[in-house]
Amino acid sequence: MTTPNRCAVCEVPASLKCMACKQVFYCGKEHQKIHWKKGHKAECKCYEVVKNDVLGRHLRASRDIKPGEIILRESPLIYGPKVACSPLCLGCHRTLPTPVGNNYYKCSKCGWPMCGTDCELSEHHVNECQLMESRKFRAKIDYSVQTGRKESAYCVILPLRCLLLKTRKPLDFEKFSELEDHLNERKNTPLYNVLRANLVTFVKTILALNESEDEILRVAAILDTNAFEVRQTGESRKVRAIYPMAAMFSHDCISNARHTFDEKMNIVFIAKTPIAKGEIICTSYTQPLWSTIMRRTHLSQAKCFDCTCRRCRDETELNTFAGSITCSHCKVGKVVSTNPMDNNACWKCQLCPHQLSAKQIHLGNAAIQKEIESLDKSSVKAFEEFLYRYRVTLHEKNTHILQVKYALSQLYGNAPNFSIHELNDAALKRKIELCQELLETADIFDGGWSIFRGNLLLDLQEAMVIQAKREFLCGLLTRDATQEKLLESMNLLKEAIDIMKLEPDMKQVLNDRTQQLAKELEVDE
Ligand SMILES: C[S@@+](CC[C@H](N)C(=O)[O-])C[C@H]1O[C@@H](n2cnc3c(N)ncnc32)[C@H](O)[C@@H]1O
Repeated sequence: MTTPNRCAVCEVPASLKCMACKQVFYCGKEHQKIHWKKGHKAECKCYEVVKNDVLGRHLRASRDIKPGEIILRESPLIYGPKVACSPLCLGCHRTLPTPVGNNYYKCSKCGWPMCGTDCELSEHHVNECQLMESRKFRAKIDYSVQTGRKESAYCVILPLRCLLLKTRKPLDFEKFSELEDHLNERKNTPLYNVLRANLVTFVKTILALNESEDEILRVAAILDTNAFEVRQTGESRKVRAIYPMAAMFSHDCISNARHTFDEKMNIVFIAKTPIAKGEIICTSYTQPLWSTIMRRTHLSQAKCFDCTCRRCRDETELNTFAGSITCSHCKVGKVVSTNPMDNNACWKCQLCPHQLSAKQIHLGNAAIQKEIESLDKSSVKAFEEFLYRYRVTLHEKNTHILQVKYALSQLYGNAPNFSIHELNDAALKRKIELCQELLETADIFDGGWSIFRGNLLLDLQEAMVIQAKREFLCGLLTRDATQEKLLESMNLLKEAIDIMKLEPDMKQVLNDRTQQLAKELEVDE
């Protein structure tokens, strides 16, 4: 670490600042150059934390940032189980495989299920374990009852770990406490009434800690506002974690940055699009295919704010009309909200005088969403039939239609009897069309280096190679035209690799794809 206001090279008092990150000082240009070459180039931050009345603290680009550039890599301050989860080991946090015998191995001191004796001694677990043991508390849940069930008893663990930081690592606790909580907005919500009954009782009555009810609930509120869900599929780990600097990213429904996690559970933020110096660096806390009502409701309930971004303010959702339905009267116009900032505003057809109340729109949306959730998740037929049923009422870029089309783009190529090589020509063509159409939507809602685009590009690329080969074999494509299609597919793959290369679980897939395509191109030469 460099001492502030002292030259990073010779440590004399200094006033010349690195203009990009504004974090390090130099006695003069010479030492700045030396420091840059010695490693500051890699460390130099491309953001600064600033504050305004709408967003609170947020990040702003302190220099131009290129797509794909790493903005931030940060290790977790603390992590632990999600509020409700399948049984996991409190030492290594891996989901526990279904036990061979009657029940899981249990910690000899506190009774929580674990991998075995080694994990009992994990640094994540020892302190909470000692405390629970000293209060004679033993977890009494019978995990053998039902496998695959989510267990809400875990909701007390991460808040307890945060409270224990206070004495174990006071500086970390200070960093944690500086995060936004929205406690007042959360109080008296159903979730906080449950937390008052469970978490507060556990901490104050069972563990006899001195914290006040508000202090305990504030910890839960900080977690709900700031924690990231970390998925390490290869490691079978799904936890929630706090990254204090990553928590400073503000939300925008059209974001310019996204995050992933590396093997060490560091969070890594990447620029999705070019970000000019001075621009806000933002991420999305919601789903891109959701409509404005769905996104704003989620943000208001989960993060306690009303989004006013460009997409939310526009009743046409950037000309996609994602939240609109086709007018049932004139059958042509789109019915849009008269005020997208107000969920209670009425909806009007853009072409005829037809109107609907907010309640009618909300009930209609809820019924359709319920219908989607009830579809057989592995059935191409069920999803195609849904599209057919709603072909008149819902237009092609309506949120429900987009969600179903995305599901179909995944099912073609992966569902039982629909693996990519089993697809007949029509199904293959359908998969390609779906991917192309969704890529157009991704460019509007989740463009650049997004995971959404990366996955679609990979799917499209694979289907195009198979289609080109089939068309060549049955004489529909000349050798040159086939070669051209394969090269086009190679370009899609290159873009997908750029986007997905930092995703830990993707390395093998990307390697296999590249080798496979290179082979196809060789054969065809
Ligand atoms: C993870 S924190 C981000 C850091 C926070 N602004 C702070 O000062 O600590 C999430 C909170 O930031 C605020 N926020 C983020 N994006 C916002 C947006 N687009 N509009 C309004 N508030 C936003 C909300 O209060 C939200 O609950």
